[in-house]
Amino acid sequence: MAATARLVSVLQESQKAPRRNSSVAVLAIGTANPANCILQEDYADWYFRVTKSDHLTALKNKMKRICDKSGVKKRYFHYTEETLAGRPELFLDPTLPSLSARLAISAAAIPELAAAAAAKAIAEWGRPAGDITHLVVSTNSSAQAPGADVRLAELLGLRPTVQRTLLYLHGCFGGCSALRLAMDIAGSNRGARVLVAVAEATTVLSFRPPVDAHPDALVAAALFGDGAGAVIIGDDDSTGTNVERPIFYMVSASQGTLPGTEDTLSMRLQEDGYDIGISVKAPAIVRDNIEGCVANMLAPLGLAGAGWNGLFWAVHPGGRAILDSCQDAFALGPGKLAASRHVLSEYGNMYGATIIFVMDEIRRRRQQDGERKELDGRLGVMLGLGPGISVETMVLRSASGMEKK
Ligand SMILES: CCCCCCCCCCCCCCCCCC(=O)SCCNC(=O)CCNC(=O)[C@H](O)C(C)(C)COP(=O)(O)OP(=O)(O)OC[C@H]1O[C@@H](n2cnc3c(N)ncnc32)[C@H](O)[C@@H]1OP(=O)(O)O
Repeated sequence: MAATARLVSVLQESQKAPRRNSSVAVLAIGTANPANCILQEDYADWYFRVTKSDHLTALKNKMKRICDKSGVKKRYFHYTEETLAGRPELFLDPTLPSLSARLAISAAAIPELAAAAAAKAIAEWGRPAGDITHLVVSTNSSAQAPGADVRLAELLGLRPTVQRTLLYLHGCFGGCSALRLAMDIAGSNRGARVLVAVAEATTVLSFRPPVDAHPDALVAAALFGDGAGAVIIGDDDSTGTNVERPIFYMVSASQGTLPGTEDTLSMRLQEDGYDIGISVKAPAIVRDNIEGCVANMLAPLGLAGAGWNGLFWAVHPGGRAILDSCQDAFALGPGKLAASRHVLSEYGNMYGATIIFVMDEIRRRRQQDGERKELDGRLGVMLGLGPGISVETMVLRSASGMEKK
């Protein structure tokens, strides 16, 4: 069957013969960032000046080369020079213990950042916060109980019986994991309204001076930023109101792992914050393996080989080279990853929160441009990558009429 015909049939299937979760939909999206914004063109100078490392000229030049190639224009950070002042353990001297101080800062920051994004999602949703039945929070920036979920529920005025789940340390695919979990909750609890909040201020746990011995930490310092994304998810069939407007239906989700890649991407919480590992081989490993992995994951839906270019793509922008690898591996046409590249450019990699920004950007582009081709995007693949190397996919179907909103 020709690729386009095959895709038409998959799309029709997903509309007329709903699978278990096919009426579960994203009903609202909100995002937020801290106020401190640094332009990427200024970052190497800023970073080396603030960490009193200007004498490391070779390393600074390398940082400039990485920033130039990063595809990032600007990023937002919880830290400012003012908040760092007088705290040498946070940015000057990695031999000083700093974990408790870092965790105390992020414990206060994460619920506030999550609440800023969630408040926007709730406002767009149009129903009272008290109608939220389940809360799924994901972060890489905290390690305590009671956690950010409890404080977030308080800040938003959620009902005291809201059912909370907190995901820690899922790396860059934490947003996809949270969305997968929320899809399952909404699909198995009629009338459930699940608020997903993914908040990341991971730079709080990772900021430290540059050292020759750890060039991949330069890559992390050049790519990552802070932000939060929130999504409300519910079963479209069970809505008793007409205020809810589905944006994307969540058709199916799956998770896989690229074998033999345990050491390719890593994060380990230690006395001075996160120890980060980003192998220089990561982009090539993704290029060589991702298509086969995703094809296997989507085969039960009949999507594999249906023509990757007929789908819309929401790929986690782990780094510019990771996006290039995905573009090559799926032989995607120019522009297919435009939303991911835009988010990388405007915000950097915000870990798990990033995928929600990408989803929001795709929605924004559709509202502006409409569907240029019938199939350029009724069905799409959300793709998250992170330590493991773990691969999360979710098949999305854009709600008809969403573009006219
Ligand atoms: C206000 C407070 C501010 C706080 C900021 C603090 C920020 C800290 C944030 C930490 C966050 C924690 C991250 C945790 C990571 C978790 C794991 C992930 O999922 S990660 C997600 C997955 N993300 C990824 O895997 C990143 C994917 N990589 C990329 O996107 C690109 O490779 C690139 C943009 C980094 C460079 O562009 P590309 O076209 O490749 O350009 P070139 O070939 O020309 O190379 C330029 C230079 O870069 C070098 N170099 C490159 N890679 C590495 C490396 N790994 N290792 C070492 N070096 C590396 C390369 O050798 C060359 O050096 P030189 O010869 O000039 O001396």
